Amino acid sequence: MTRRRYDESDVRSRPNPRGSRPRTKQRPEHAEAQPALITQVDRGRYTLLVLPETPQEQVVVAMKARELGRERLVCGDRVEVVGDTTGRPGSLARIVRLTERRTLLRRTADDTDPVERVIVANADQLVIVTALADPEPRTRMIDRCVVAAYDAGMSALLCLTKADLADPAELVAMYQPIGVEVVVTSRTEGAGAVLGLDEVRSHLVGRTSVLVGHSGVGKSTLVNALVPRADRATGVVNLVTGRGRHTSSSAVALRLPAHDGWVIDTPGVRSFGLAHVQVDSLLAAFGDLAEVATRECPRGCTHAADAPDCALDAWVLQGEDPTTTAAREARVDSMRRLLTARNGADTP
Ligand SMILES: Nc1nc2c(ncn2[C@@H]2O[C@H](COP(=O)(O)OP(=O)(O)OP(=O)(O)O)[C@@H](O)[C@H]2O)c(=O)[nH]1
Repeated sequence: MTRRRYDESDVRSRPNPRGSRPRTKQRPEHAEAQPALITQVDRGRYTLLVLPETPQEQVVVAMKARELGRERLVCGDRVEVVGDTTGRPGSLARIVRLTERRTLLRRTADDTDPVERVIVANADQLVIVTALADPEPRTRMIDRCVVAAYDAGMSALLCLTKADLADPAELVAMYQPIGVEVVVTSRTEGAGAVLGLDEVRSHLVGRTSVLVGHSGVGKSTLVNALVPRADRATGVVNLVTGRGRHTSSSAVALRLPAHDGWVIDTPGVRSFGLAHVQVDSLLAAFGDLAEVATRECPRGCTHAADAPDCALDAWVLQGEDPTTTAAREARVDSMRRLLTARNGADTP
């Protein structure tokens, strides 16, 4: 028996020892990519509305293309998508590009943990849903939501529910001076309808609104009334803890019935860690105060109540008449309250 000769073909060669494909820094162009809106994210699967607001609009499930790397995509993101965009059962498209975000609602896990989490992109306003009773309102929590909204470049709307159980006057007076608009809703015994809904709707027209609120405040009740097909599960408040059951799941964008805006329900978001918020971005939400502070405050001024030579104190005293002075004082006090909320923990 002759021995087979050992030759080159026996040597398994791998031209690129680090991988099976040559690497390139060039990204594919994807000229055929279609615009889409992310309406829900669930464990790496994205529900999209491809070509939104056009006759070809289509609900499609997609995954993120590798080339997007570790970039987190969230509800409200505008993206571009390729592949199977038929939306047929089992089809999977590929998100290849993220469009620049207009606003970005973020939070840190808590105030000492600097890891930022993006919650929702491109929303216009944060609707802070708070019950006037059952569970009791927590102003610290509201303040923190306002800070998160202002930092995101969004406006804030305070929606006070359960006005059939308690008077909203005190909270209304507290939030109006800081530019937070307030709407009040209630429900009468036996009647299924939510009173005050038309006013809530008038604030949502043509905008994308993110709804946040603690469990049991009536957020699902509100969402179901606004978007009748949404079918967000409503829980029952536990009489012992005052908390509701966590009946809803992940953040989802829901279109208002007349196609005149979106609401994004965020069941998992019940508080905001604010370690990422810079004093300046909070101050910027108070145009009049920011102007004074930029012009006259000493460098590195914290603008807090105990800050030496903070120009905001002098500005209050310079009010032309008692009414102006009182209004200025209320603005500065409120801004400082938010600064404190940014620094402190969320306490009941
Ligand atoms: N009295 C009164 N009860 C309300 C009102 N709105 C909602 N509720 C009740 O409050 C409870 C909680 O409402 P939900 O809509 O489930 O609250 P949620 O904020 O969505 O809570 P989760 O589902 O746990 O996130 C339910 O029993 C509702 O019927 C209101 O205006 N007045």
